Amino acid sequence: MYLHGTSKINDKGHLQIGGRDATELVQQFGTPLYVMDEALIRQRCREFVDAFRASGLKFQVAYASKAFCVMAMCRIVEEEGLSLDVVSDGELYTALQAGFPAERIHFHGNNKTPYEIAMAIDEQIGCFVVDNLVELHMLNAIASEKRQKVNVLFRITPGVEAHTHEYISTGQNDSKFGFDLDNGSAYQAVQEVLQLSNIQLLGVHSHIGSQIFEVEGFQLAVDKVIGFAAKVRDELGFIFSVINLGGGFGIRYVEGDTPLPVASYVQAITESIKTNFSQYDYPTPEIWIEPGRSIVGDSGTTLYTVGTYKDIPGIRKYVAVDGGMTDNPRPALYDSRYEAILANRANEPVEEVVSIAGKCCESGDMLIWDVELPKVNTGDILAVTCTGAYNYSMASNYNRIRRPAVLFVKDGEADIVVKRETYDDIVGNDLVPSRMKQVSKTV
Ligand SMILES: Cc1ncc(COP(=O)(O)O)c(C=O)c1O
Ligand SMILES: N[C@@H](CCCC[NH3+])C(=O)O
Repeated sequence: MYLHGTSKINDKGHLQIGGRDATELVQQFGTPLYVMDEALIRQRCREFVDAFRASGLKFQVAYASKAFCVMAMCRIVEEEGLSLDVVSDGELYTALQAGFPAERIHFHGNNKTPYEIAMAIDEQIGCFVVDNLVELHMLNAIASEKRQKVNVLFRITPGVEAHTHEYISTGQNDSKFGFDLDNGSAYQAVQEVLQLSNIQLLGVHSHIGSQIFEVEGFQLAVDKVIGFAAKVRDELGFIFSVINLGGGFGIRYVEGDTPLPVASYVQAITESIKTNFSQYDYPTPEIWIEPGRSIVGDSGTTLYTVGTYKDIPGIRKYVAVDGGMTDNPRPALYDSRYEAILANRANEPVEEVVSIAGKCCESGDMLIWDVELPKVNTGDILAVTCTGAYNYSMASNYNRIRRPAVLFVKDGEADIVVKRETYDDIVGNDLVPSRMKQVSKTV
């Protein structure tokens, strides 16, 4: 079993994360429980920053907060000197509440509302990543009402297909995101923005997809971007000072996943930028990237308690846990694969192959198909690894299941950073119309 970061098996044969025995965490905090290895998150942040420093280029590493956005995470990102990419007023609000400096925030999204735009301008965020012409003109109008000039990047779709699941692949021409490069919309957008007095264009942004294991897609995107940059310089006389190459760097979820070290992705990108821009005699721009999954993904472990067990002889053994697609929708959405161990008997030999079912009323609520484990019993603690990205942030209350707590562990300390939801959280926004009988009942 591959263990990430500070995770290891301790003398009692229990999984330990951040110096804390997982079975003791469960006794104290209950299950399901998201446990985040803070040291590993910080290590990943530093790997990106160090790799860029080594390149000698000017850079910003903006953590894509959609992967996991809570106030404590924003604090870490701030402390590690990264910028932050937000994609909604909720993420922006979380960052601001955490004291994240507004000038290091970049606002993304293909349908920003006028309210979100106004809020972000009032807070003086660093940059908008503009997705389309409707947004561009709305942004200019709101900025001019407020007598502000705002920095923007244009999100372009470079026509590069990343080798990943089609739902998380975004760089191809047929995408809901961004200005198409090949059909001329990106060029038209630059022509238009140069006429707008309340917008300062910094450069362009390209994000080709997520969970990518190769560097070729990023290099191809750089090829496309430099071609575009040169055309804009030669025909419109405008120089891009920033190129943002998005996120998408893959991580190891299961055996057979072959991500590159962070430094290799960064080196491929920075080398490609240096070579391409010097070939065109173009001033080397500042490079921004937006990793999400690769910062937090492998630091997360979800702990569950095993409940029921169903053996269909000759077909399958189902082991059900007290969570499922509500805390981790990725297997249901993308056929994502995960690994698991028994946290309370982590050193015992494999005895059976079982499939891990969630507790939702949904046949598709399966967390893992066919995982090898010791003989599983009711009450065992199952640990699913690599759940730090797009798990808590995509969790739901389907079946009115309360969302789990999130715990940060580091050097033997364990701190709740998101409380487990209560029944009051579940019904807190419900209202019963006055024409119906009003009852107040405490369970
Ligand atoms: C624009 C943009 N930037 C960054 C990311 C982060 O991607 P990842 O978590 O794969 O690094 C995404 C999500 O795929 C995105 O859409
Ligand atoms: N939510 C996706 C990736 C994010 C896509 C955002 N552009 C996943 O879990 O893999």
